[in-house]
Amino acid sequence: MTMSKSMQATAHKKPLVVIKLGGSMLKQLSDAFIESLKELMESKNIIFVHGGGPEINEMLEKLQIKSDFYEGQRKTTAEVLEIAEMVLAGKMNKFLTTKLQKHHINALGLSGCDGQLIQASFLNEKDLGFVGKVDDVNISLLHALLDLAYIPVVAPLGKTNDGQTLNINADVCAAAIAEKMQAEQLIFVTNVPGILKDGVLIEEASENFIYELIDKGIIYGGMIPKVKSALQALSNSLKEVMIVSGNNPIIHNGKMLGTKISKKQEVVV
Ligand SMILES: Nc1ncnc2c1ncn2[C@@H]1O[C@H](COP(=O)(O)OP(=O)(O)O)[C@@H](O)[C@H]1O
Ligand SMILES: CC(=O)N[C@@H](CCC(=O)OP(=O)(O)O)C(=O)O
Repeated sequence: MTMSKSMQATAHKKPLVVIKLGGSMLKQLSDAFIESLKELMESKNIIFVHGGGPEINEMLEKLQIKSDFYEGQRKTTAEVLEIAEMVLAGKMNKFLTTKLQKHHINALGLSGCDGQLIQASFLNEKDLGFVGKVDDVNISLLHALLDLAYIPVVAPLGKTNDGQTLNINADVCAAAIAEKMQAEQLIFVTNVPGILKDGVLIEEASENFIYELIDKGIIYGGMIPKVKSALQALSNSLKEVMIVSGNNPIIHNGKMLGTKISKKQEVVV
């Protein structure tokens, strides 16, 4: 795909949005959804981070390797890590870049292990094994790609100082990239319309309310890393995190539907 010099020059001037595409819906992403992303790209720079949890589960099952989760994070043995890396950096990363390219999006796939993109350390080696938290992000690399009019598509892995690869939850990875890149917005695209309580969508959720929902068990499993990393990433530049469904176009009748997470105290149920 060719890009004019003027398009390249303006790439870094657009506000940045980080979009995390969950493994829960990656395989079902509709053409309409991707076309709606293209519309968003007219006014925003976008970095994609993708998951692949269900695909990792499927591969582990085929190989009869057991794996458990703790608060939405996969307990990762050396054996599980090998499969996670294969599925995330190989299968899912190439699946998504191919799909985006089919829609003429100039996608460039890489994992957090490439170009020292994600510098990581063990989150909790004793209980979780080879699971990482993000210490730093090579933002120069991401800026360089955006300036060249590439759309980065990141698989959630990282490397320690010693060169050990770690499995990083994709929500955690996306939030860290959004924070370090001073993105304007972070969007988690998943298989539910947002945070639900008794089947009803919560349109806006503050920090206190989210912790209350976790305590009551209303937020559980894969929703936990989303909300926790969202709260951690919110800052003066990143004012809003959205959790949205991948089943509808990202902007619906001019509006983004889902749960908005902010640091504000008020709650709208
Ligand atoms: N309060 C909640 N509202 C909606 N979904 C929730 C809630 N608590 C837990 N979940 C679970 O979180 C899942 C989304 O997280 P996850 O399965 O990790 O998806 P993804 O692969 O998109 O990150 C939902 O499908 C649902 O099962
Ligand atoms: C440590 C950890 O939990 N890693 C995740 C990485 C993939 C992921 O987060 O995928 P989803 O977004 O589809 O959940 C895992 O192994 O499943």
